[in-house]
Amino acid sequence: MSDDSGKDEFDSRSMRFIDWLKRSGTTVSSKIQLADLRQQSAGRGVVAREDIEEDEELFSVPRSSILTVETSGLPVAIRSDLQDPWLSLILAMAFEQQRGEESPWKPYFDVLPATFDTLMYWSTEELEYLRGSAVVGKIGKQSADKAFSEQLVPILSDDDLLTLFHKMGSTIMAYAFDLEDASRQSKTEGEDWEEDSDAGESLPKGLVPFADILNADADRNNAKLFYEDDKVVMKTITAVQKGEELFNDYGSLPRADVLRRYGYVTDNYAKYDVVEITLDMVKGVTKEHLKLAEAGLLPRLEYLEEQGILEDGYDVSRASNEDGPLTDEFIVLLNTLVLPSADFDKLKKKDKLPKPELSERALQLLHQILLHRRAMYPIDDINSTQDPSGIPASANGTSNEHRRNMAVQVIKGEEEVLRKAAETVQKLFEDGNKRKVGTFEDEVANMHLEKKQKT
Ligand SMILES: C[S@@+](CC[C@H](N)C(=O)[O-])C[C@H]1O[C@@H](n2cnc3c(N)ncnc32)[C@H](O)[C@@H]1O
Repeated sequence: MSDDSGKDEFDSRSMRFIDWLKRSGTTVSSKIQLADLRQQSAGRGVVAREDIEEDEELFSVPRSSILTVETSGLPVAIRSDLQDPWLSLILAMAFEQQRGEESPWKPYFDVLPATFDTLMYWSTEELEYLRGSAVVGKIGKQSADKAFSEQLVPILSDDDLLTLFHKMGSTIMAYAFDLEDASRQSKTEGEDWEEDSDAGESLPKGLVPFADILNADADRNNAKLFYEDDKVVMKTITAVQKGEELFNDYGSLPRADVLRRYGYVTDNYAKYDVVEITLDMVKGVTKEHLKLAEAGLLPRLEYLEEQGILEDGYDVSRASNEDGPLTDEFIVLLNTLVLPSADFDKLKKKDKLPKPELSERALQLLHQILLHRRAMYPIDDINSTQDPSGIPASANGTSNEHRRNMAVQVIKGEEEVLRKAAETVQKLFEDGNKRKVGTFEDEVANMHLEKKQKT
């Protein structure tokens, strides 16, 4: 996301925005100020001018200044046709943006980004840099295009609006808040509330001016938004020293999702990196490994479905994760798939599941799954500390170097997650004095070589 305006224009937009905020009833502590952080590639941010204590109010925004479907000027007849909170807010924003000077939010729109580095805006060539990562399947450009064309364009009857809808949709992704009411927030407090949670999906969304100027840092979160009846209040959750930046919490997101939603990547989200293994891949590798036909797997899959173990995909996370690299559900799935038939029948009769500790057979299957998953990344020299994408920079001059570097960080992170998981498997074999499995790196290299020879 970027704002390439000159320093004077950038500062004058910031000043007009602050004036507008204050005129509209926002109160701002004298201990903070808006800062130009473009040198750190972080756009605008908020910085402490003085030391601030924990639990101090930084600013409060009246609910009337929050841009929502209801506060916007979007005619009631139009908005009542749309149930989806995303689509409704996109339409409300597009409507206000089109009003130009007439919109009460004009000074706010002027500090919102004009361009994006979120994955929605990457060319097909740039997305190649992320080949192997499950994030490519989560961008949702086609489904967004379909929803915009079918549901929004007919309302405003103008095809050119598609670009504007994408811009608004991407702004929501990186800037909007799920708007809780005061009683709801106190109820969910301490329940590990995440913006992306299922409950959050159904909450109304809104743009909260100023609260969305705060950047995020996985290790230095020091501020949080609190919802009151008639206003929202940003407060410190730790003491902050003069000169330090104020950071909101964007959630425990893997770097692939930080890139998808926010268009940037930093190392301190590396701890949340994951690699998704689809159920389809588990089925495919199991059939190959156990020399089974689909019908042979079916009874077990049906049983696991009944037991609530079956998911579309399973995340492998960093081995350093408190819970280890694999979820209990994934371990139970693997243990069940490799059980000898008689043992599976016995277990099923007792309505039980295997323990979430990998059996030797499950370890062997897992090793194969990790190899297959690793082979999905286009990495020739997996020991290289350089660029793992295998794709030359600016292959045809249309790719963006900055985007490529971000993709490289994501792919290297995911490759590391897989390697660490494979090392854990190896260690479990050794601890149990079991037969050693091959070295992961060598096997992946062989797999790539075989693939190359075939093509
Ligand atoms: C909610 S906005 C924060 C305000 C934003 N900096 C601006 O100038 O409008 C989220 C966007 O800020 C940027 N951002 C947030 N945290 C960042 C960080 N730690 N480093 C770099 N950019 C960051 C990303 O572009 C992200 O999409």
